Amino acid sequence: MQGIVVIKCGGSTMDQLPDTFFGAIAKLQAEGKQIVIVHGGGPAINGMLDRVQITPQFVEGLRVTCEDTLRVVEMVLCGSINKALVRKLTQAGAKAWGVSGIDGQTLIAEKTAKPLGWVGEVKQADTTIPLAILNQGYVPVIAPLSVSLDGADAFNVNADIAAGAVAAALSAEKLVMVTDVPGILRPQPDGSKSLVQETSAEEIGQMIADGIITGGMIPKVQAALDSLGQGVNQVVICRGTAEDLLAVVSDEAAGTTVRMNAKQPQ
Ligand SMILES: Nc1ncnc2c1ncn2[C@@H]1O[C@H](COP(=O)(O)OP(=O)(O)O)[C@@H](O)[C@H]1O
Ligand SMILES: CC(=O)N[C@@H](CCC(=O)OP(=O)(O)O)C(=O)O
Repeated sequence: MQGIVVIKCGGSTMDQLPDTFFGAIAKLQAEGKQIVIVHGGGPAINGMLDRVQITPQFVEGLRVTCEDTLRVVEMVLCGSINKALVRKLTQAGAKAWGVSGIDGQTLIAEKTAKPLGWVGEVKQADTTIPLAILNQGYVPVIAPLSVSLDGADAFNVNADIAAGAVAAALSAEKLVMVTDVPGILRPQPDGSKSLVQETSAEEIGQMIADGIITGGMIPKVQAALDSLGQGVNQVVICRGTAEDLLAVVSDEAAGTTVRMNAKQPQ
């Protein structure tokens, strides 16, 4: 089996993902690449919460999840978003199979001690279902819901964190975090923003402290560092285009590469 590439598709960009992006995944699959998708859907959840008159609330990029919110998260992520992605991939000529972290206890979690309600902290990612789906020639498309060890409770998990846990469990060659920005951006004195091509744990800590990395980018960089610490070879945050995806898979420059340690000057 070739190396596994886990692609995290952010909700921020889900509506904008072009057909060519899904075509690129179909091409990679046809070439024998083992692709696993973990998806988010934050904006779609917000849209449905708005319809049922619940105001979304986030703390450091994580959704405060009351019981009613959890039902909406489950419905939107495991239902409409997961199936929309499977259809897009199928249309593009890929073979895709949608599941969630609840199915087969792929993501086992415990309720967080933080005041976030029904948010889970992933304790274990089981590779049985993703590998079984890959072995059948399909792309697993995983919604980031998780389940308690006894199966009784479902928990909401940020999709970046779920993708990092799945990538680590699979010892993925790459984790590609596809989002609505070209990567980590740093404000410049002239008011513009420049792309950070490479960064390290230390620099990330500083950028969070300086308020350069905020909101939804915080769980992304945390998940990136956690997965690198657990054996994922490379993590890149990039845009949801065929060009960026194919560049990352071919080891060409695209987006922001996250490293544990800063590269020593040669
Ligand atoms: N330094 C930064 N560089 C780029 N984006 C950042 C940064 N800090 C915060 N962000 C925000 O993070 C967002 C991506 O996170 P999020 O909205 O959760 O996306 P996704 O749904 O793809 O996970 C960007 O759209 C941007 O608003
Ligand atoms: C606990 C938590 O924050 N869960 C996220 C799950 C979806 C997600 O992460 O979607 P994005 O990739 O679009 O951000 C949420 O409820 O929005």
